[in-house]
Amino acid sequence: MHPSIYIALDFPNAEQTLSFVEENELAGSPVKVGMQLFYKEGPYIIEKLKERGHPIFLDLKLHDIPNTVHQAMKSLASLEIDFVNVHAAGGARMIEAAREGLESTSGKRPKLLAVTQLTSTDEMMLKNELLINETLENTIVRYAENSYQHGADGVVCPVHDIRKVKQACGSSFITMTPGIRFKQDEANDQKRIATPTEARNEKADYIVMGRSITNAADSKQAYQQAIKEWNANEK
Ligand SMILES: O=C(O)c1cc(=O)[nH]c(=O)n1[C@@H]1O[C@H](COP(=O)(O)O)[C@@H](O)[C@H]1O
Repeated sequence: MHPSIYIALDFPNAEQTLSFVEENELAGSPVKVGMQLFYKEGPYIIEKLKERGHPIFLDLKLHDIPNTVHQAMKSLASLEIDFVNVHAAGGARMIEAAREGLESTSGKRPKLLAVTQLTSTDEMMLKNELLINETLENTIVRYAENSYQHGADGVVCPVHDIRKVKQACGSSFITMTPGIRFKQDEANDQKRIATPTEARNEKADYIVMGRSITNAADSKQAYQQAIKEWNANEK
């Protein structure tokens, strides 16, 4: 296992998820639980994964009015997991409310990450659909600064933006980077992808890898490959 590599368990139910982690002997490895799995199984899947020693990033990307996010984060904090996230686009007050909700727990406080711009967003989409007339890079850095100033522990961002985010918010501000693919893999719906080696070179704190591991012919071997690439670039 590797503490910096979060495997995205984007499976339809608990049964398939738990078979996957067991068949590939992944007990104790960090995992990400997203909307697909959590909406189906709820806290049950979190308990089952915790029993197996997995650090957990619960990726529900909250984005709502501050009060709703505050109350939702109180509920999520009681799960005693490692990371949760919001969309940075929800703004300063919402991020503060998320942090306050998480702090209400008497147990371990999950770290708060803010999603800057999705790795499936490119410059064209930013301009033509989101109507943001800034570059993707400037938008991501500004969203990161706003998140940093209002209580986030870090951001979810593409590998390409890590350096600028760290320059703006400091090296201890966490960067969790999805959109990770091995060199030969398809991008699928992702627009801004990078290999584990590139993520490590750019000084990502954590990477999220889903389909390049879960859809691989040999998932165990694919996970080992990710670890190998990461360790080859030991800082
Ligand atoms: O917050 C996330 O985890 C996330 C943010 C983002 O910008 N892009 C992104 O792909 N993700 C998540 O990371 C995972 C990437 O999965 P793969 O593309 O299969 O590696 C998915 O579960 C996404 O929901």
